[in-house]
Amino acid sequence: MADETLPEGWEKRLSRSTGQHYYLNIYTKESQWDVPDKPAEPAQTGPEQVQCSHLLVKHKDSRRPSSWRENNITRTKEEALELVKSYREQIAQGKASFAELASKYSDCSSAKRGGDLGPFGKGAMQKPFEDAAFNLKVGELSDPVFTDSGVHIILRTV
Ligand SMILES: O=C(CCc1ccccc1)N[C@H](Cc1nc2ccccc2[nH]1)C(=O)O
Repeated sequence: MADETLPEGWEKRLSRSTGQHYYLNIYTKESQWDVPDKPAEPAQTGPEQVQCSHLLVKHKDSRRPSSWRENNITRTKEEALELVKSYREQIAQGKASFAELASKYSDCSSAKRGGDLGPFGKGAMQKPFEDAAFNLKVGELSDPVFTDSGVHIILRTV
């Protein structure tokens, strides 16, 4: 067979186990047996940093069951989830702003800034929080997120 010129982003490789040729996407490192007929898709890389606000409701099993709002937090995780869902509903229905409810009800010191955490990169926040935050589009409100701190809703702002 004439040596085919491959579309941009692909390399032809030889499988040592089968002796067959395969094709490697040099961006995503994915491979395929079929000869590619279109340029390789570059890997989808997300943002380096995001900026989010959050509303945290702690519970008795939180890492630190205390906050500026309440010295000794005794609500259960289930009660915290119900509260977070009710706040999320009010925000989604436009009955209250995120910043208004976060400043009133969030058990995090960021409540003083309407829940704003400032910009952060990967590795800065607890993993469940990071995963949720980096999967939000700008302006999107998360579903309830559970971390060792408690139950959060997250608004990506930048
Ligand atoms: O860790 C902090 C401070 C977070 C903060 C970052 C940047 C600006 C302002 C506040 N507060 C914890 C509660 C808490 N746990 C969190 C976990 C993930 C993101 C924000 C969080 N907030 C607590 O008070 O127990």
